[in-house]
Amino acid sequence: MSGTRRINPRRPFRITPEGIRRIVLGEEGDAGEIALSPVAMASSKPLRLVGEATANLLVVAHSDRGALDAPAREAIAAAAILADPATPVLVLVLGDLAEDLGPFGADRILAVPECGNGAFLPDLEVSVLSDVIDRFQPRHVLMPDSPTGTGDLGRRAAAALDAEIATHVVELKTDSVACNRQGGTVLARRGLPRFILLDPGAIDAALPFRGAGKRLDYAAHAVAPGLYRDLGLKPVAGAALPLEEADFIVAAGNGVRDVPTVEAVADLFGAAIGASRVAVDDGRFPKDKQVGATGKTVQASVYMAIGISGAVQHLQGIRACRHVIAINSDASAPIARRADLTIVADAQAVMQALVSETARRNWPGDAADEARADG
Ligand SMILES: Cc1cc2nc3c(=O)[nH]c(=O)nc-3n(C[C@H](O)[C@H](O)[C@H](O)COP(=O)(O)OP(=O)(O)OC[C@H]3O[C@@H](n4cnc5c(N)ncnc54)[C@H](O)[C@@H]3O)c2cc1C
Repeated sequence: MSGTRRINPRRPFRITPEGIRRIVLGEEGDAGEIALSPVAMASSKPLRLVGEATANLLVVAHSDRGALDAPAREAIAAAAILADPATPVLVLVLGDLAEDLGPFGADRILAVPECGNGAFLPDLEVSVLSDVIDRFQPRHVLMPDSPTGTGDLGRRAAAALDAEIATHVVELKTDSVACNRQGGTVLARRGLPRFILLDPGAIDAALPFRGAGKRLDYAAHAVAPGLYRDLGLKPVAGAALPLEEADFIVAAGNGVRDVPTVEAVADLFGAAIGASRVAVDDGRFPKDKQVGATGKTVQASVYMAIGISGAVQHLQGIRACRHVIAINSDASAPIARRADLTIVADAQAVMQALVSETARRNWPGDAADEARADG
């Protein structure tokens, strides 16, 4: 082991009123878990003032494994920005909720575990949403315009309630929304409708304040089965998935020449394949694989960027991705700032190591599946 002395990231520190972490010089020791938690960071932000509530703004989002994704957080931030001090931001979470939404700007939270979790329950979800709207009479309902999920629910609910709706909203002001029309050549603006469905990236989710984050009790009443039957999830080959629907994407850029090995890595993870514009323009991948401003906008849980520099136009397409893993020979490539994990190495060597190591031994997921099958 090298004797190089490194800064101990757990040294005691304090949080400034601006939410900035300042190391306390001259002190040694363990700062403890709480000091590093984002919630603790956010708790140093001022509480958005909520006087006597006279109205509500409602945000609706599906949770995934107990957490909200980036577009859902953006919708909460959008509502918090629209709200005045007498208007709490009420968040209806369809699915389990295991995180504190106060730091994202939520004042009141209703969680409905019976909904969400990948199940297709349009009747129940429209019924729950209509009931919440009936009880709380929100001035506006904000939702992420996801290809499925809340995008579908928002359109159904607006139709059921005969309410005005704006979809694919890219710009929000206190008195208007704007959407791209005619292939993005025209920005169409109108007054705020009751339902506002926001495109990913339309809003900056970072707020200078936090919400009260108070959980309210809510029990969804049963709904008679409707016309729909959920036949469950059908596994499809990752490579055949449209990029917008993929939960795991392996994407290649100009730093990758060996396309068959990219396909083998994607196959390992059951992932869809994406590409940068340079890799597409070079003819290595078809145009429908391009991710970015002039390609697809994706929202995968895991986005593996291999030999991609992370140009701003590429990053625009992956804003909503949850975890980004970069493989790049240049540690200072912009993608490293967006990535949660960067492997600084030759792309070809890492891809080959992944393929051969997985072929050599059973993948932990395979072992778990076998154990379940054995009963
Ligand atoms: C109007 C406009 C729209 C655009 N739209 C898009 C878009 O939708 N999507 C998009 O992607 N781009 C788009 N671009 C292009 C964008 O600006 C970049 O040029 C492009 O994303 C770069 O692609 P790249 O990262 O694959 O290539 P490069 O910029 O060439 O980067 C290659 C990366 O690979 C790394 N590398 C090289 N060799 C290796 C190796 N052996 N192992 C590991 N790493 C290696 C390098 O360090 C570098 O970081 C657009 C540009 C404009 C002007």
